[in-house]
Amino acid sequence: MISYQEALEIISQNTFKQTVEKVSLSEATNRVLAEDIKADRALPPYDRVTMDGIAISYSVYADGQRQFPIAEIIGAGMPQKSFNTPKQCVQIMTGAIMPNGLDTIIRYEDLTITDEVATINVETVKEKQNIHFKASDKAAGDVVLTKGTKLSAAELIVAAAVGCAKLPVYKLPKAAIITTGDELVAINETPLEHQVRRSSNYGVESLLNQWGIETEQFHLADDKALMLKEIEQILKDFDVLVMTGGVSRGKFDYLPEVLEELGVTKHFHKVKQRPGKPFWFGTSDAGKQVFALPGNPVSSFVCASIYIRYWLNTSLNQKPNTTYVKLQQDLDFPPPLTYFLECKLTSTKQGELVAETFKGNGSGDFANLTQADGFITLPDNQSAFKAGEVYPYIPFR
Ligand SMILES: Nc1nc2c(c(=O)[nH]1)N[C@H]1C(S)=C(S)[C@@H](COP(=O)(O)OP(=O)(O)OC[C@H]3O[C@@H](n4cnc5c(N)ncnc54)[C@H](O)[C@@H]3O)O[C@H]1N2
Ligand code: MOO
Ligand SMILES: [Mg+2]
Repeated sequence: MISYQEALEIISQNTFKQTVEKVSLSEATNRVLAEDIKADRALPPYDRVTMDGIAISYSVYADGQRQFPIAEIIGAGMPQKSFNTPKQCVQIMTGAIMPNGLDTIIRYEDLTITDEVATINVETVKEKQNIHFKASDKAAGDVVLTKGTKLSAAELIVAAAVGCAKLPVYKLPKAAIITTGDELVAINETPLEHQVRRSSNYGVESLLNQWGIETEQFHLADDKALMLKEIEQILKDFDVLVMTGGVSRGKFDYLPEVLEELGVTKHFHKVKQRPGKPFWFGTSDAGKQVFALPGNPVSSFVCASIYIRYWLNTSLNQKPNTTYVKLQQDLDFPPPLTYFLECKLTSTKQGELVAETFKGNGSGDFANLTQADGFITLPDNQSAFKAGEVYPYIPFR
């Protein structure tokens, strides 16, 4: 059986191939940019007025003139004007292009206007104040967004400003989510006493959808011949398969043998962890990854939260920034397994993140997930954990 770290290492060596597609700006949030984006023009593209008020010539103000006859009113969106009457001013609005011949903006709050003459009431005017100068942020041709960046709201503002209506991003795989188990019925059915509704697959679907992966759901009975036939087709139609259940030691846990008979090479089966120990991971001969997650609902949820996200991130060269949190209470966990324990974070006024843990009733207790926001990762080489000790945290919210 391999360790959690070994499982991550193997997953990072079996990523999906990067291919590029173009998506519109409104579909680009959280996608990873596949090419550098350059500024088509300077940012800002002209000397941009930053306050509503008047534009003057500073040297005239420095010589002592405080009253400036108003020559004109200039708004944003008007072409640049030129003035060679430095003893006059123009009224000018935020966002307008700075006129030639004038160099300083005084805001309305610092002047009074009577009979088309502006009187400056302050002695604090600085030369070239209230102007956002052309190219002071970026020059034309500068790289404004770097290949490999995960696009957030901030990057989309930049992309829009430089005219990228469509952005080159890495394609995301299409996932089939496959549930297995004769006891499982659809959510709209009323289960008989010996049945339960399929549920954990909706958690897995939600996680994948949050990461931008499109999903389709399938359900298979515990019937080996049927599994062979159906999974063979699903392997052709999808880029990645995520299965729940059927990977442990039970007499109806057919998935490991079905997958191997279909030519899916096993990278590992079983990880030294709780929950999620029977996790099976492999790659088909066409290079598609198969995540066969243990059926217990918290187990499949933990494995998807950790491993599928890690696979997605490493496939797209995204280095996750690990969050470290403080354990709120003492804990004992003697088995030599990495323990992913449900917890909820609170931030203290001292700037610390503290994890309150919720043990629940094991990996079948999915109701326990609702009070948590992630998992604290307690290492396999330790059995006593003390309040105040710091461990990695993996969010699922
Ligand atoms: N002899 C052993 N038995 C078990 C071991 C073991 O090491 N030796 N491991 C246990 C652990 S740990 C887990 S986790 C489970 C994993 O079992 P499977 O992957 O084979 O999953 P199933 O047997 O099909 O189902 C387990 C459990 O989960 C429920 N389930 C499955 N899918 C769903 C779903 N989509 N929605 C809701 N609930 C689901 C299923 O009804 C079962 O109750 O094996 C232990 N056994
Ligand atoms: O991993 Mo099983 O996931 O402990 O119930
Ligand atoms: Mg089983």
